[in-house]
Parts: sequence; structure tokens; C-alpha cells
Amino acid sequence: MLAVQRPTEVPDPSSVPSNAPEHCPGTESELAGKADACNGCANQEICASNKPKGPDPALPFIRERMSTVKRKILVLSGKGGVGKSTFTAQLGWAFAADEQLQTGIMDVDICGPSIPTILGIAAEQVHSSSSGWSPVYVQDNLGVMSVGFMLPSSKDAVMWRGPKKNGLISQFLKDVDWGDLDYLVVDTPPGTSDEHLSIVQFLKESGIDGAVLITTPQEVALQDVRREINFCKKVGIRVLGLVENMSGFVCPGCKTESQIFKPSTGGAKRLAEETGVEFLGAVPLDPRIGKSADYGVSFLDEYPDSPATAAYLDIIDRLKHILGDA
Ligand SMILES: Nc1ncnc2c1ncn2[C@@H]1O[C@H](COP(=O)(O)OP(=O)(O)OP(=O)(O)O)[C@@H](O)[C@H]1O
Repeated sequence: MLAVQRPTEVPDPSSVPSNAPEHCPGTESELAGKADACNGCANQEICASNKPKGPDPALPFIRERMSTVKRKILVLSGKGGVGKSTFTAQLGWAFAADEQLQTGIMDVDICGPSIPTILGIAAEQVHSSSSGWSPVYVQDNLGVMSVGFMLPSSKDAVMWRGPKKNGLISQFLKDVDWGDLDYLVVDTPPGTSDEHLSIVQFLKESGIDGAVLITTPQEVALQDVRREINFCKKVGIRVLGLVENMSGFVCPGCKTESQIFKPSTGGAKRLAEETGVEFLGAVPLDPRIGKSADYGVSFLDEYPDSPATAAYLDIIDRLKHILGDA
């Protein structure tokens, strides 16, 4: 009779993928891919491959690189297309509006890296030197590293499996010469996938200050954001707050606000109250946000008097307070 292989130790939560079966031993365990619980799991083949177990050799280099970064913030969303990259870009621009602050944006949305386009640097290339890869600079104090810079064309999608994504994220964290940064904002893919687990695993020692969660008011998006909140709890990331995006339409002519995506269940504010998460604020739907992103210009600078700019700045202010930076 075959011996039943059950993990005897509690796995590190950051090594348990979100789609893992019950009793998953964790990707770092000696039993990864080989325990009974692994049978039928989508990740079994990767886990059972002979990749060396134990601490990743990149960790000391990442720790060294990250030692000059004061704050590391993740931007997460349950669903795609809710405005996560747009928010990341506005956050970067708003931080960089203070000339004293150095900000970096790391775009690990491997399937849809839109940050270079939104920031108007899609045609740029990454250069490497003896001290590592240089970020592409939007302005002196706002640097960007994105998988988008590695693609032959912005239309090319990357279809990489877990280990390759893991390798790229490790390289972004250890080989990019960010220099001294006040803020490193990480734009992640929607949902909770390999990229999220990699980030958590690689930054565990250096510390993540927290995550900002983006959603739209619809119930389908809110349901998915609940999963993100649970993920953050599971892997021990502080949720800095929840942002509701595209939360009402302000007519540029008459300034009347109408609810395009009417929340049927109380929206993000109610969800925040229910889950004990801070509600950071709501950004209205404004077609000029999409236009600014297409032209790669800062919406905050282009439309300083718009309700959406006021909302973004309010949210960012609140975020700074929560971080203890204001
Ligand atoms: N408040 C807003 N008003 C109007 N348009 C918006 C707003 N926020 C974002 N958008 C537009 O919505 C679209 C999706 O935004 P974005 O790419 O930031 O979403 P995302 O969540 O990062 O998507 P993905 O997960 O697919 O990368 C873009 O065209 C963007 O310009």
C-alpha cells in the first residue's frame, strides 16, 4: 500500500497559491507537487519539477537593492479593466509632483503592461550598465520599469508560465538600479496569480508597506475584491485601503453627477465597512482620463480643476496619512 504523503509542517502562506487545493504543502516544501493533495492541481507539474527548494538565491541581492527604497506599495484589483494601472500612474505623478521625492513604478502586469503607454514612454528602451538596468524616466524623479519595455511591440502579449514570470520579477527587484526611492509603486495583474505570490515571496524580507485595492462599484468587481482582501490577510500584507473607480459620471458641461454603474449592493464603501478596510475614496468616471492615458500625459496636470483630479488627490493625501508620510 502506498504511504499517504501529508505535509507535517504548516506551509508558509505566501508559498500557497490562491488556487491551491486543501492541504497544499506550499511551493517551497520538499513535498511540493508530490503530496496527495497535489493530485489534480494545476500547478503540480511545476511544483514537482526539480527546481531547487529552500531560500531563493536572489533574496540577498533583492534585500540589498530594496534597502534604499523607503516605501513599497502594491496596487491590486480583483478584476481587469477597473482602472488599476491608471490609478498607479496618477499615484506616481502625484508623488513626483513633490520634487523632493523620488518615485519608481514597477509594472509587473505581464499580460497587459499598459504603464509605459499611460506615462507616455512606450517608445523608450531599457539600458543596462555595470550597476544594473536603468529605469526609464518620465521626469527626473519618476522612474519606470515595465515588462512592456521588453516586448517588440505594444500589441505583443506575453504568455509566460509561472517560473519565467517569477524569474522576471526577481530580476526587476534585484537588477534595476532604482537608486534612493521614497516610493516604489508596483502595478500588478488583476486577481491573485503567480506574479503576486512572487512579489510577496521576494519582498517578504524587505517588507511591503501595504496594498491599495481598486474596484468599480458593480457587485461582480466587489466580489473579486473580497478575494484580494482575503489574499492580503493570508499572506500578511496590510491593506492600506480601497478605492472605488468609475463611480459616477460628472458631466463636464453642467457638472451634474449621474450613476452609470449604479452599485446594487452599497458599493466599495459598504464593502470597506463590512471588511474593516479603510475606504480611501471614489474617483468619478471621466472620459478625459482615458484620453490623457492614450496621449501619455498626466491627467492631474491637464485637468487640475476637475472633480476626478480632486478625488485622486484626496485619496493620495489619505494614503500618505495612513502611511504616516503627511
Ligand atoms: N475614472 C475613470 N474614468 C474614465 N475612464 C477610466 C477611469 N479609470 C480608468 N479608465 C479607463 O479604463 C480603462 C481601463 O483602465 P486601466 O488600464 O487602468 O485598468 P486596469 O485595471 O489596469 O486593467 P488591466 O487589469 O487590464 O491592466 C482605460 O481605458 C482607462 O483609461
